[in-house]
Amino acid sequence: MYKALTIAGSDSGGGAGIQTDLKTFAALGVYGTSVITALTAQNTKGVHGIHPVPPDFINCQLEAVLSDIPVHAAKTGMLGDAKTITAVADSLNKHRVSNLVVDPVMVAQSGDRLLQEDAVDALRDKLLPHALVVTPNLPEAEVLLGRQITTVDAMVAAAREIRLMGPRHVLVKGGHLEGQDMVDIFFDGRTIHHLSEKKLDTPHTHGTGCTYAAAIAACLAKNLSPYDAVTRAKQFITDAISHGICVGGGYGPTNPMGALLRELELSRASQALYKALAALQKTPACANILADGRSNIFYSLEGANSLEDIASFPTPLYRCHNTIAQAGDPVFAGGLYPEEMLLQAHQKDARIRGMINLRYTPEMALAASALNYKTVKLSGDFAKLSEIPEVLVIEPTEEQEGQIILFARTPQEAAQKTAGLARSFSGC
Ligand SMILES: Nc1ncnc2c1ncn2[C@@H]1O[C@H](COP(=O)(O)OP(=O)(O)OP(=O)(O)O)[C@@H](O)[C@H]1O
Ligand SMILES: Cc1ncc(COP(=O)(O)O)c(N)n1
Repeated sequence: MYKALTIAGSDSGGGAGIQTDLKTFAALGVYGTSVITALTAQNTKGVHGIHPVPPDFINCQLEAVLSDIPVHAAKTGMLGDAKTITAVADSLNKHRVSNLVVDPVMVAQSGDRLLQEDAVDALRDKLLPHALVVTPNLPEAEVLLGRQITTVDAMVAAAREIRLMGPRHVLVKGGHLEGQDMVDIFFDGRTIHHLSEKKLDTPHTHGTGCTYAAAIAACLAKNLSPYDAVTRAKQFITDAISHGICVGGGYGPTNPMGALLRELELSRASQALYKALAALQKTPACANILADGRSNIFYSLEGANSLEDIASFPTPLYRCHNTIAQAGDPVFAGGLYPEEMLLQAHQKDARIRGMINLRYTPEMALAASALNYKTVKLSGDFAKLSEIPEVLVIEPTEEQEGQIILFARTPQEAAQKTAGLARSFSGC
């Protein structure tokens, strides 16, 4: 297994530093080891206190890890002071850790200092020359160069100059620049690359710099080239910000696990929906009770709180050679009526996670009652129903077509009920 090391501070709020680094390594499939340089008493609003770890004990941690677990890459984050920087640089040198990402953390997003002012020289002179990639944000690049950087052109010039300080590659991050495009500049000594993504409208960006640098280190550990590592990491940080977590009263953290968990949820949803489809296909009569161009199978994630948590096939089911077919793999928030009803049903009764909507005929409504399915005829607002029935009958009006909706604990159970209804309705 690929292994990486983070040398950084602990963020008690869980959003930056060691905590996000280890989550990022795990999300990218890399085994994470850690050397803690400082404990911070921190939350989403700011840093309440810093308890530095003595350099001797930082060395002790470095020796313990590196003498036993050879790592494929390492990253540094908050180092705090010049003595720590020297201890870390000496140890990385001794153990010949070559895939090193240096995130020159100086000030937290909240404005609290994380590196003593007189430690900047040590950072520049002792650590930057060992870096394969250094990742300053704009204020850090300004401190390193002693001048303001306010444009993309100035970021390009900064990347060239910072490279003269010794790192083999420089990534100047532009998250602090005004504008709708989030542009970073990557310089490999020959070519300037622009990495650009659209700005996401979210306040939950605590720990972005740490997550980004940890993702670069994880990708280097997996043998990607520095350019491929930063481009993959840029995609990773954008995803992690898009899944940012709303915790605390300040800036919530990025979510390194967000995209991965979403993929897992979609794959579980797909399995559940395909199982339900297979159950419908076993009973050919089910094709007779579909609502033309409107029937679908729906699946709700546990604890769903928006349509983004409701999956379905991307287009309605259709009859094909006497069976039922679908045209594409499941998606979340497919925009298909009546997905909102499953969301409301699940919010009212957490056991309900599957739904199928069918054609309305008065005979079908009668057949459902005859089968002893708990059936309710909708009159008024669905949201006002005190209990979710097994079968909801929506009679046609001048404005809308009628529909019969089956609710169940799983899509497969809804499909089995559909099959029961189809058999009884067709007299089989
Ligand atoms: N709102 C956003 N939408 C999309 N990408 C963003 C957003 N904010 C920051 N980023 C991206 O996140 C990465 C890190 O950003 P930034 O330049 O803010 O680093 P940083 O200051 O070290 O981070 P932080 O101090 O918040 O941990 C960059 O690639 C930046 O473009
Ligand atoms: C332990 C630690 N390390 C790094 C940061 C920087 O992250 P941010 O700039 O998002 O506050 C932090 N706040 N705390």
